[in-house]
Amino acid sequence: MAKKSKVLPRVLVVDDEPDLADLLELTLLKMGLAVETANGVIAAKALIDRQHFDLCLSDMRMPDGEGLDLVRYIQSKGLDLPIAVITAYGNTENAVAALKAGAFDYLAKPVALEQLRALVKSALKIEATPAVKAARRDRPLLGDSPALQHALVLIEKLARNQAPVYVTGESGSGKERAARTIHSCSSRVDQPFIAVNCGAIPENLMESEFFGYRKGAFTGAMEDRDGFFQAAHGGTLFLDEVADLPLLMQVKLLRAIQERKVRKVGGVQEEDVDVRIISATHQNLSRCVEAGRFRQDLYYRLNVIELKMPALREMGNDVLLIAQFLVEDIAARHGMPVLAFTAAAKDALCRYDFPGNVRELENLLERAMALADGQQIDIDDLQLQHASCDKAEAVAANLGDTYPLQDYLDRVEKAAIIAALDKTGFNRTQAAKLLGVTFRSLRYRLERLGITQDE
Ligand SMILES: Nc1ncnc2c1ncn2[C@@H]1O[C@H](COP(=O)(O)OP(=O)(O)OP(=O)(O)O)[C@@H](O)[C@H]1O
Repeated sequence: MAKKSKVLPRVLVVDDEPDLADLLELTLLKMGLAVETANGVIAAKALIDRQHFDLCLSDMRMPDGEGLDLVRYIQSKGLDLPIAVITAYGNTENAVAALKAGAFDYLAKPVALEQLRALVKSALKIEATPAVKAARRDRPLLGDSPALQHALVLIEKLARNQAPVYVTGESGSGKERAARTIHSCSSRVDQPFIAVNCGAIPENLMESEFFGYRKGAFTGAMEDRDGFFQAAHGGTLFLDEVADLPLLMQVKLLRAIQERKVRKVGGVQEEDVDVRIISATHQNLSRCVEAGRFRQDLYYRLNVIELKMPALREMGNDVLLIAQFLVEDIAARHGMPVLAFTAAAKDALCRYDFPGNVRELENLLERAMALADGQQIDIDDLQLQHASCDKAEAVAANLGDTYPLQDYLDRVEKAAIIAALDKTGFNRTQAAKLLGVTFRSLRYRLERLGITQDE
């Protein structure tokens, strides 16, 4: 097998769905990569036998076999070829099986292009330049709507004090961006901003991740290590998805915040830490307190001042302003021309309800820029129809935690009803038909869930 190519990195895309294969190919080509496609496992194996590739992206289920076969084939041949698989939405079992078999990573459908790029960059070790990274990190919060301006006024005030801030808002509505803005406008700007996704840390590692550990504290602790608190000393610690912290960790966190001291795992001495805490969650934290899943004393500590980030659908024409900014940003990043929107595309953007907020808008525009073949982005390029067909998936992806079950089910029900009302122009008779429930039942549900025409 040939050595790694010194020319363009070569990617093999294996997919029997022409639309997805085209989208992947276009995206990769625009990243400056060489792309070959195969429409199934047999064709892919034949190509791998003949040519050198630097990365393989394979769909999981194809008529002539499974992506998993390909993962095993590559492993059995001992090839230096990272492979990532694309799984159906929610099919984590498949993803885990692929990872266990030696896959490098996986993507869930619908494929988010930003995630795809990140995966490809990391597989091929293509790094964004520090300047590009900094520019992305320091992006401003855009919007002229009263809802966003209200949030910006509060952010400015919060930047002048040290109070703990609790940021609420739907997924993708800019909670982390708001926390970064508070930090970068504050006196702590020259100190670190450390963002922690509390839901992503395994429970048994939490204490050492937050507070650090001493050499020898446990097997594998080869040297002293700082935790998030020490890393954020002098700066800001952003606790994202704080509702996901287990109760035991909540006690320890409360103590660290109150005492402004932490002790490393396996250590004796306490260390002073000076951090500003900003926390966020898209869950209803006071409900978590009621349900006994979140400590009330910690809730009061964190929720000194609440900053609510508006959903994109509450921001009126800001969607167009942000879309324009994003199109320019995407064009600059990929060396593409800036495309304008047709009137129909603008209209559709203003009418769409964006359950995934600005993050969804970003993904949608990445896709639209890859698909548009003229000088303009048209309504078809936005694939909003497709987006709303996949609404259940998109909504499910943004519904947050599955417990408490009743809250989760209410959110699912609400999202399905709003989608049906949207489709039928708030005609409740037609919406009830679409949902397969009686008119009376729909009316009852509208009342129970507090759905009004404004929504
Ligand atoms: N008003 C805005 N103007 C420009 N970009 C925005 C705005 N709001 C959000 N974004 C962008 O949308 C993306 C998602 O934002 P962010 O990660 O801050 O959301 P989040 O609410 O923290 O999401 P999650 O709940 O999933 O953690 C980021 O790239 C952010 O820069």
